[in-house]
Amino acid sequence: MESLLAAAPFHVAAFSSVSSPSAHSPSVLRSVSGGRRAVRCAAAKEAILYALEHDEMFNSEEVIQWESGKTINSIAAAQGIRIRRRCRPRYPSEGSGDDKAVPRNILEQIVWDKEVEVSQRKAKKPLKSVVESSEHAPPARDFIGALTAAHSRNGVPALIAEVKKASPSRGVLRENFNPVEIAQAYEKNGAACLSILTDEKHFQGSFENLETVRNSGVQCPLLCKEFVIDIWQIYYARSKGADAILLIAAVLPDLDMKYMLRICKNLGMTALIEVHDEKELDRVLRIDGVELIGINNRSLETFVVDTSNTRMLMEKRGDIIKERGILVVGESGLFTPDDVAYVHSAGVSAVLVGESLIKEEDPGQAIAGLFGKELLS
Ligand SMILES: O=P(O)(O)OC[C@@H](O)[C@@H](O)c1c[nH]c2ccccc12
Repeated sequence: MESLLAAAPFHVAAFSSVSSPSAHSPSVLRSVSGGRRAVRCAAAKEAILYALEHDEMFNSEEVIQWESGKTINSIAAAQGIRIRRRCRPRYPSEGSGDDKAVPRNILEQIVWDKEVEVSQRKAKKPLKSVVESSEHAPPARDFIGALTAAHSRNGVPALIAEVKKASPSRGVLRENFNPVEIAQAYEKNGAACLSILTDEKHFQGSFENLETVRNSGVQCPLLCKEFVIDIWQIYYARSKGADAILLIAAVLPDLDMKYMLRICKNLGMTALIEVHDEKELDRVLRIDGVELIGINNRSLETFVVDTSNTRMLMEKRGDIIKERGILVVGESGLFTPDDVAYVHSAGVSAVLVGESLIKEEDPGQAIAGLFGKELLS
């Protein structure tokens, strides 16, 4: 075992590239990178052997799972996470998985589809090669800096304008969809940052859209709007030019969140951590190094949209958020200047808007309509 671990330069390099391990790092990560500590259980050994053979790197919850013998779903459920992983068999001892399971809601369906998609993408482009590609990408731009500057320049929340063709709740939002034209129109009309949907199956987005917008000369920092379940996706987003990435608290257990946050920092990227309810917000507020939180007014489980969600959560936790210097983004369901003023008065510094802009004939001009005034770039 020791010699196998010692013969794994990629894993050692990949782990050490996530800066030095902190007290939070799972012990197997330390075992792998240090090659000294004994791996505690047979399943962990088997998983490591498998990973070495298949040139893979671990996600932190997986490591805990192997060490403790608990499933990722029971770890997540103990943290109040309702979304289950399908947990397809990855390693020989994991059995056959439950192929008859039915997703409980749309977010769970998306996550299950994402597990399949990511494993197929990884098979084509292993983590090692995506990490290398990310090292060749131009440096990440300052997402939070762009939001703060736009907020103080305009006196209204900074705009993250979303390049979104379709959604599971609304269907196709725009037939005539040219991501570069839309991105340029948003930028010209004062958007501080852009959000590019990359999920293909449910949002008709793509990583190609992200890449072409990045290469089109658009200067605004770009958020990769993805359902992240695996660190592979973060490196891939960076390799395609993303400056920030969405991490959804309803999907990611605490340890994954912490580990992914560190990977983002290491890559110079901003993590927008999305919450929908008080329990998720409290979990996220217990994590060190969180700088940007999005409060989604739409439940990704039921699609119900309620802008008072932002106000309610800010009333409850606004003080600690302010104290910590965390910036808040009000997300979803914003259609009028009154909606924007409502979430602004609740304490948000930025808003994330898709539908109300993208459905308009001229999405650029729609920005002045949404804010009740032209925004300065
Ligand atoms: O189109 P709207 O209602 O303006 O919403 C934009 C954005 O907030 C929404 O697309 C969104 C928020 N969080 C997400 C997570 C995944 C996919 C999409 C989303």
